[in-house]
Amino acid sequence: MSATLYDRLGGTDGIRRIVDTLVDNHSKNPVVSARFAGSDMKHLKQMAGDFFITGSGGPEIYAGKDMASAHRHMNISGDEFVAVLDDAVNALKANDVGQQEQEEVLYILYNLKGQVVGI
Ligand code: HEM
Repeated sequence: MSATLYDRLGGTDGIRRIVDTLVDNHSKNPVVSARFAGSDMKHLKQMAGDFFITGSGGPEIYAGKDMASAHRHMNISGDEFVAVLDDAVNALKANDVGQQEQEEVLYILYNLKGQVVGI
């Protein structure tokens, strides 16, 4: 059997590093930074890391909100969604993730669009 995406991203330590970079990128991205101005970024890193570890086949059990509940009433735009995907690609590249794994992560995130945008 081929290795899980979790394994290929470097397991828990690798994914925590990627997600920490991703959340830091949000704070520096003018399209979305204001959205996170009042957020506890340490908590967000923890939750987003758990979410990705769970979703990629790892052992952590994500206990946060489902994506629709987490983003409801924010009225997030398509441009903001693309900006978050940009932050994700940049975080993957900065952490030397391979092309194949970058594409798999992007595909997973893109498919959450309907649970995040315009709700
Ligand atoms: C596929 C894309 C996305 C994923 C996987 C995602 C994931 C998450 C997760 C796991 C949480 C934490 C939920 C909890 O604490 O229970 C969260 C919170 C949040 N997300 Fe997203 N998100 C995405 C896109 C976006 C976009 C496009 C925006 C707006 C620019 C956004 C803004 C926020 C904000 C403001 C919070 C709340 C932070 C806080 O607790 O203060 N997210 N997201």
